Parts: sequence; structure tokens; C-alpha cells
Amino acid sequence: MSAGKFETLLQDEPVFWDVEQRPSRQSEREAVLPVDRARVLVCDPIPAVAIERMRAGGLGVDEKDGLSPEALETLIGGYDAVVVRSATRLGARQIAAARRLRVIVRAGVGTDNIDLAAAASRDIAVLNTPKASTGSVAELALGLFLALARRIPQADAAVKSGRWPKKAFSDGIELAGKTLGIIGVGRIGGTLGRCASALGMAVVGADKAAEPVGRFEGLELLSLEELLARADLVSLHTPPSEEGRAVIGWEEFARMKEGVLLVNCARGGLVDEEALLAALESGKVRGAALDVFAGEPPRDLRLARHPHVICTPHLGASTREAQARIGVEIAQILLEQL
Ligand SMILES: O=C(O)[C@H](O)COP(=O)(O)O
Repeated sequence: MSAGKFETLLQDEPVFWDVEQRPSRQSEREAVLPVDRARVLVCDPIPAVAIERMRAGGLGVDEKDGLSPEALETLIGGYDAVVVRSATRLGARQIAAARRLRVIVRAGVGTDNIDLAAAASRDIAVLNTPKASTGSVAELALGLFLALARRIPQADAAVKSGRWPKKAFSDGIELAGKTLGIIGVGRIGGTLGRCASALGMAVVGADKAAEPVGRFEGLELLSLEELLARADLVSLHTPPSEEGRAVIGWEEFARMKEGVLLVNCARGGLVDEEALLAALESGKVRGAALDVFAGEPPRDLRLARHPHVICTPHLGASTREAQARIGVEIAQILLEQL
């Protein structure tokens, strides 16, 4: 075979294609599968098992990670279903261009990256997997509190840089005996609360619902103002407000105790980032751990680089277990819906 030529394995007789002319694996499959099968566009990484199950069920699946909004708008018209995680935004323009779209699957919990009104106006179903990542997000929040309490990432970085600053890190705190305030006592907030309770913490919660789904024995429900005044640690587990208003801003920081620890594994817009920076500078907030940012990835790195801030790149649902559950669920949803 000469350079720049390939032999296709789909033919009995060897056929040679110029590199430019050779069909992709995808179009090779299209040539042998029925043309009227439903087509699914997967925009963010999902487990291979989900893709395999969908294909085995007869769906045509294209994986296109990292599409620009313009590229998505151009492509989306050819699909019956779209799968997204949090990175891909499905706005009004993309939905308007989605001529044959019937289903949007959010492989995860938050649907704030999808224009729900635009989807509803076109009768496009929007489905998510609200339970699959509960434990993973709750465990990350707990891990971040433990890391903040003893400044584990900072101590690790110091030792790795050849230093041994035992004294500088000798003012850690124990979680047992402290009060954790959970804003949004849903599945995740409730799971975190039960774990915290098992560690000997008192747990208070604030929720819009009188009987929140994550309520558990021992949880004391308070108003947000009361919670902020009582909590030594504050964790956010609420969806973003429709107006995009921060739940924790200047006023809320002012109501908090001195030296509070803050964890946000929910959505970046829930915390006013300028107000948090000021609260870290003044010492009102002793440490903050952020898995989410107002813009992801954040362009302004002042918060991420603050010595009392620990960051992770939106990893709440990124465990093998959560993603495996999500994968099975989305394949099931699409095979039922299409
Ligand atoms: O809403 C969610 O499910 C979480 O924020 C996780 O988002 P991801 O699927 O983009 O990791």
C-alpha cells in the first residue's frame, strides 16, 4: 500500500482510498445501517457503556465533545436527541436550529445550561439523572471540608516543595462538635448532613420547602439568616435562582460567624465571587473550597489562587460509580424515548 492510502476492512475485496476521500468509521457504519434510525448527538464525555448500549439498541450515535455554540447550531438539525453534561450550553439558538430534536438528556442533575422554555415551546422533552450522583457530590463536599479544616492541599504542596512547615499548619480544627449549615436540603444536602452527623457535627439546614426531600432525623431546619448566624461550616446544595442572583453575597457574608468554612459544589453563581474574595481577605471566611465557578473554567484566577482557597474543576459527579450509573440511565432513557 502506498503512503497516504488505506485499506478498508469492510470490503471483501481490498479497496484503496485517498486519505481525503476515505470515509470516517462513522460514515462506514451509516452505509450499512438503516437510514431512518434515530440519531443521537453526545456533546460531553459520557461512559463508553452508554454509547455501546445505545448503538446496540439501534441508535446512531455521534460523539462530538467541545463543539463551539456555532458548530452545535449547525449540526444539531440532524439529530433526534442530544446528550449534554454541564459544559455544553443548549441555548435558544441551538434549540431553534434543532428541527427534528425530540429529547434532550442532561447526563447529570443541573439543567441550568439548557433553555428549558425554548425546549418546552418546541415540545422537546428534557430529562436528567437526578439521583445517580448524589453520593459522589456529598462525598466531595465532605472531603473538601476535611481538607479545609486541616489545610491538607496546602500542607501537601509545602512538603512537596521541600519545606517542613509543621508550625504554620498547626492550627487545624476538628469537625466533630462544629455546626454544619446546609443550604438546600435535597438529596445531596441530606446525604452530606447524615455523614456530618455521623462525624459528630450538629447539622442545621435552610430550604425553600417546608418538608425538604433530604430531611433526616437530627436536622434542625432554620431560616437562611438563622443558619448563617449559627453555622461554623456552610455548604451549598441548591440550584441557581432563575434570576441568577447569588444566594451568598455581601449581606450573607456579613451575617456569618468569624472564621467560617465555605464549600460550594453546586453552582458558581450561587456565591458572589467578589464578596467571597473580600471575606477571605478580612478573615471572616477562614477557608473556601470551590468545585464550581461563575464562569468555567474561571478566567479571573484571584479566587482560585488565594492561599485559603481549594479548587477542583467541577468534579462533583466525576466518579466511576456515578458516571456508570448515569451511563446506564441515559441509554435506558434514550432507548425508551426514541
Ligand atoms: O449538575 C450536575 O450533574 C453536576 O454539576 C455535574 O456536572 P457534570 O456532569 O458536567 O460533571
